[in-house]
Amino acid sequence: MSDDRIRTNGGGRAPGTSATGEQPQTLLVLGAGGDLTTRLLLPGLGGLVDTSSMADLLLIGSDRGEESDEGWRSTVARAFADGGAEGPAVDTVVANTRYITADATDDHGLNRLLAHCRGRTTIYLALPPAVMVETCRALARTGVPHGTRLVLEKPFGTDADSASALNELLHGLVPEDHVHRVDHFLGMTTVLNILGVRFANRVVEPLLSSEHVEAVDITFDETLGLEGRAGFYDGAGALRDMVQSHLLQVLALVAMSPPSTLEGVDVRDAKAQVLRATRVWDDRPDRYSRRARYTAGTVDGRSLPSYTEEEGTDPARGTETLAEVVLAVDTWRWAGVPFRVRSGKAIGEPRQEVAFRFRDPQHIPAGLTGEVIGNRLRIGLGPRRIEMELNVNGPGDPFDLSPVTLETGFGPGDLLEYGEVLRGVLEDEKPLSVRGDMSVESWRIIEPVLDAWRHGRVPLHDYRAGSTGPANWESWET
Ligand SMILES: O=C1O[C@H](COP(=O)(O)O)[C@@H](O)[C@H](O)[C@H]1O
Repeated sequence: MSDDRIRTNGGGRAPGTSATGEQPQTLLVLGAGGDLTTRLLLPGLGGLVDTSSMADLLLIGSDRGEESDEGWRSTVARAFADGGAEGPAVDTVVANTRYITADATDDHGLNRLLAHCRGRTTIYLALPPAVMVETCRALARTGVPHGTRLVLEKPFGTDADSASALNELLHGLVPEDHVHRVDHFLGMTTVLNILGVRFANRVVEPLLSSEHVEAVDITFDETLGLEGRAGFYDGAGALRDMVQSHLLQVLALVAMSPPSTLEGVDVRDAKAQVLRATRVWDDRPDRYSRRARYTAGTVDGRSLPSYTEEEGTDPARGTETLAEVVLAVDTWRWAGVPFRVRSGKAIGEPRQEVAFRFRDPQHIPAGLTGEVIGNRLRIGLGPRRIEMELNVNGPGDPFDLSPVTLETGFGPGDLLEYGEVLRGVLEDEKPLSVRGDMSVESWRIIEPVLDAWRHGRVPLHDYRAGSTGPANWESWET
């Protein structure tokens, strides 16, 4: 098995061996003082160090702000504990970690940082977009140790052109194979489960095509509102924040042709083919996209102010907190099937799933009575569950149909999402990150929508926080 094959749960390494054979390695986190590092990255890393006995990992945190080694060590220890990690490997990594105050956009600061790295070096850029580009430029000037892996958080560029320019900059630094564009959805067991459900079930995969499927709904709604993230979110909105990145990656997994292996090259080629074939339905973003923004309301018993009253938002920007777009995937398998992609914040009773809506049966024998529902296969993206909605002869009259749902849940993965992502990075599992061409394609897909919205061709509606969206939105007619 080569290095970059997706490993499913339970594929942990034998205790005592390191992630990359016996080679020591350094993980240098730039942006160590940020929320992403403390809230997501470190708890995920702790679990990975624990399950993989990765005691030889040298973790270096760096940011512009002053911090002592001691202070950083307790931050790391706390975050590892939050992620449920404990044991000798965890203790060793905590004891050896250090913090270096440096400005990574500055050559001197970078050289100082790189001088502390040993073995195979992975530089994780947990930085805001503008700083990230400046840091890549600085890295291009200073150069990086041979074999360095670069890890970049989203957003990767702000449009297709800037994503291409960033790719070019990175390719001047390290080969594409050594670049990991992080999409934490690709570390979610629920998302990876799409592979198992699709490709290990004879009763599923042959049915997933335009012959049997009428529509595919990819939905990731959240009860969460802005929650203090105006600085990032107000300049992004739901379409860029969720659809351009995560949900198009999910769409690619859902629609790709079966790859012959789970090697990075096979999975990524199959996904890239889908993205290249994807466009807004009927090429009409004004007709097949919608946007809305929440007003004050109650979600899960919490009162949320209206989005525009959240601190740091600029109402004039017209940032949407709910985005929907209907996409076409022009391949033999999916031509004519609408993919309705949606993500919203502050939504009551949110759905997080991929739902395949099947066509009606060609013929129902006369004599079977009752309502026939369209079959649906739902694969949960948040809650870990799979549901199949079927028609059966119900109780009572044996010829009367009733709908039933076959449902099963499954437990969490061994690692938190960021643990899985970091494992992908440290073990070079390519399918768990986004290839450069895919990120450009994803921007290309949504640019017509952004353009239509920018020019006011699609109205910005309101919905009450805690509702399911604007009251006047009806089902898509495609
Ligand atoms: O990347 C993001 O994802 C989260 C949703 O993912 P989750 O794993 O935290 O459930 C979303 O809330 C956030 O706005 C977005 O930037």
